[in-house]
Amino acid sequence: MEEVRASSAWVASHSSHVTIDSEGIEKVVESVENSIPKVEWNYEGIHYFDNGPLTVQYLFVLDALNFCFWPDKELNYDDLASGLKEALQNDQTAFDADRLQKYTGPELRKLLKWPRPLPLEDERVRLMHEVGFELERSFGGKASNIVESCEKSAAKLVSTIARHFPGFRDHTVYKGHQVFLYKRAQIFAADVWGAFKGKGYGEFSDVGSITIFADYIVPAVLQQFGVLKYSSNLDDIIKGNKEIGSGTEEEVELRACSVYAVEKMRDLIQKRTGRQVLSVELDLWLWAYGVSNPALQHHRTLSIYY
Ligand SMILES: Nc1nc2c(c(CN[C@H]3C=C[C@H](O)[C@@H]3O)cn2[C@@H]2O[C@H](COP(=O)(O)O)[C@@H](O)[C@H]2O)c(=O)[nH]1
Repeated sequence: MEEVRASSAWVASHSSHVTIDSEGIEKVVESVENSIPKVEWNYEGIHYFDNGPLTVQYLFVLDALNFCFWPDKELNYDDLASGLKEALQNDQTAFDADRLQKYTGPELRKLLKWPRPLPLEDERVRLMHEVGFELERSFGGKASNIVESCEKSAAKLVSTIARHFPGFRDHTVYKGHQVFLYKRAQIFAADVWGAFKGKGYGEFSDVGSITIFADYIVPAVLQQFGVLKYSSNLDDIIKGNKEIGSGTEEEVELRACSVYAVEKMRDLIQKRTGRQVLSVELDLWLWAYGVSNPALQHHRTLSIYY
């Protein structure tokens, strides 16, 4: 997404709490350029897949709820993905547009077999309602119709989703400059591409236009790799497990500098090896590495965007 790249670059050239270390980028690129670690989409074997439109519906509901697991120590992305998969296997109408508009918090908890309130539970059900309402109003109730309306363009899919679904409209203003990150809209496009292995609903002519997904895991991995440098104040906040406000300079710099740093890594790999590597491939490697390390200290922001 051009606006994500351009606005992340702007943040990176005006940031102070987070900076990008070009030597760190060189070191990481040197260590992987001959063999970018290939992580399979769904390497955990936790996603619903039936090669049809219901899989797209599943992925859209998944990515509508794919945010902010950290407040509950036991909860992580896998619980959401596998919980929604089981719910759909038990009842194929579970994610019909009219059903999505009616879920309550306790019903979502039951669907996921979660024994206590989910973090930001009221927001999660509000976002389910929003998805059901807009799918019904504009897309015949089917997320597969959004994908089909985008003529195999991932960028068009992301902008269509951001236009129709406020919950996916992940943008902010940083030092008077609008910054687009669109994490859940972009990861939905990448999940469709990954699940369908670039075919059928997953066939996109511009999958290279998708950037990494600015969540809370990848920034922490990039810092561990020496690609991102934190101010001592920010370092203390993260090490002290203190919360960082949504939309603060620190939060935006953590996310946008991550996007920009990986684009720089991509350019350097291309320059040194001539290989076109996708941001989505680098993202999956970085993310999988991060979640495999439970001791990883990441920033903690209460957000519905990631
Ligand atoms: N950048 C990036 N962020 C990602 C993912 C994924 C899952 N990708 C699926 C696609 C293929 C794979 O097989 C995975 O199954 C989740 N997240 C984010 O991480 C956080 C969850 O962390 P924790 O609380 O520890 O579970 C939360 O913000 C969530 O939104 C990704 O791929 N890239």
